[in-house]
Amino acid sequence: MDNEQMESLQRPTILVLGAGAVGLALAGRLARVATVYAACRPVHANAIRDRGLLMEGIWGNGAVEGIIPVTGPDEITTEVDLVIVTAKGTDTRSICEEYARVIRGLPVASLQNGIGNEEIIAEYTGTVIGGTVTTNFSVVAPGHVRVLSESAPMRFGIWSGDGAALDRLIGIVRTAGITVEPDPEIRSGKWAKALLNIAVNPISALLHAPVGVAADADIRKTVIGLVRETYAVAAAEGVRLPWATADDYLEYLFSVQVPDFAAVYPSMYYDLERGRRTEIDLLNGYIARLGERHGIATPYNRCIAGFVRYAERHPRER
Ligand SMILES: NC(=O)C1=CN([C@@H]2O[C@H](COP(=O)(O)OP(=O)(O)OC[C@H]3O[C@@H](n4cnc5c(N)ncnc54)[C@H](OP(=O)(O)O)[C@@H]3O)[C@@H](O)[C@H]2O)C=CC1
Ligand SMILES: CC(C)(CO)C(=O)C(=O)O
Repeated sequence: MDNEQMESLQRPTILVLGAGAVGLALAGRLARVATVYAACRPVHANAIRDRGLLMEGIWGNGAVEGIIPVTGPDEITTEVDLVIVTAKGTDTRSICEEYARVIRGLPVASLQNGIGNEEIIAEYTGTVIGGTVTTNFSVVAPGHVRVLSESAPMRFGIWSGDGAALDRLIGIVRTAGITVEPDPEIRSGKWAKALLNIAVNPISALLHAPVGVAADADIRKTVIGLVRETYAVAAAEGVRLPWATADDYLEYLFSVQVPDFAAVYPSMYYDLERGRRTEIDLLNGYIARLGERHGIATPYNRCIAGFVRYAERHPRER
């Protein structure tokens, strides 16, 4: 067996499911160490086939060759070792349904924001890995992504099933040059990430302003309300967040996270700009629903979720 054959045996094959801003950038990095199928829309697939994936920003600049874009499960022609879901939470079920026969029995990780994606994925396979990424990604044009600020390592933790898959995934991601660490408390980790998205995504999207708007004197009180309500609901759900109190988290939010992302726009901003559905019902809308179940008032989250739903139904003239 020659070196090339040895290498191809050791080189894992990864399927990125729902490749847009996050998924294409991830595919661009993973292509250094793995064979990568990127399940994406035809507009991205065509651009990548023509001239590779264009990347710019803190994860590297230039064209990445070698990614295999696919627009349906029949285009996947070799065995896949690991799957990473990067579709919006609103598409988790439909994309798992579409690729069900490929992902069945494989370890599947979610790098999505919001609460509830891992539970859906668990209906399609036994080994589920929860993940968080606290980095800013956007689509510049078809097959062209930008990666800007990064505020924390990527984190993965076992949700259900085979722990060996977690070690393998972390090893591959690390070898690709991404800062990554295990998260032994991934359920709490997903809520911790959701706190940031609940606090800043809808406000930034509604006001058409970068994340720094959250620190504005007129806006700050709303952010504080959103976070305090989320803490009350998390406590009622028995979720232990990494910061003991809402005020401890708010200190971290305003001193670290908001400054780190001050100049960039969150994913929900791009959803509203492009007339897409948002993940509001996996974030603020979810907190409002749980609050109702626990008898906890959540006026800030309810109000913001209503504004975002209205904005979804009334796209801006462009
Ligand atoms: N952007 C960011 O900075 C960050 C985002 N996240 C989270 O990561 C997840 C992905 O976000 P992001 O990358 O911004 O979202 P994008 O909308 O840019 O990417 C998701 C992509 O999946 C595509 N898609 C959906 N269904 C299918 C399908 N059946 N087949 C092929 N492609 C499909 C979408 O196409 P279409 O739009 O046409 O439906 C879209 O291109 C979200 O949960 C988000 O909250 C987490 C951290 C940071
Ligand atoms: C961390 C942040 C705010 C980065 O853009 C994000 O998670 C998002 O945009 O949804």
